[in-house]
Amino acid sequence: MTGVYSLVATERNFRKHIVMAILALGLGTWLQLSINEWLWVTLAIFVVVVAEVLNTVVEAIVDLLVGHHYDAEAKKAKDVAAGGVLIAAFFAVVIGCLVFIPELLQVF
Ligand SMILES: Nc1ncnc2c1ncn2[C@@H]1O[C@H](COP(=O)(O)OP(=O)(O)OP(=O)(O)O)[C@@H](O)[C@H]1O
Repeated sequence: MTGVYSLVATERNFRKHIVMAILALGLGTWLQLSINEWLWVTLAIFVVVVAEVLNTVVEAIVDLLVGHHYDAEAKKAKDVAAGGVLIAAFFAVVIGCLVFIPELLQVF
């Protein structure tokens, strides 16, 4: 639980993703998504959360190892971890569009 608190307290991007997840859950509830649609939406949320967790772990370990010294391998590790979050976020956007756009078109 301390780790989750640390993520929320220190990672601004993680907080942004949590807000997006809460909005998606609220919209999904309002649109009364099917169980299949909920599976995809919750998968997308968890993929982003896991990517954020891994990114934070990599940042912490790299900082522990090299501190504030410039290091090409440290840069690579942090950039790849951040790239993982970007890929996960892209996956979530694709799922969000595929699930929510058809549902919203039926409402409006
Ligand atoms: N020790 C280092 N050596 C070389 N480049 C580094 C080092 N530390 C960070 N960087 C580069 O600076 C960028 C930003 O690093 P930083 O540790 O501030 O993470 P961040 O991406 O700002 O994470 P967050 O905003 O989630 O805290 C990294 O993506 C990396 O390219």
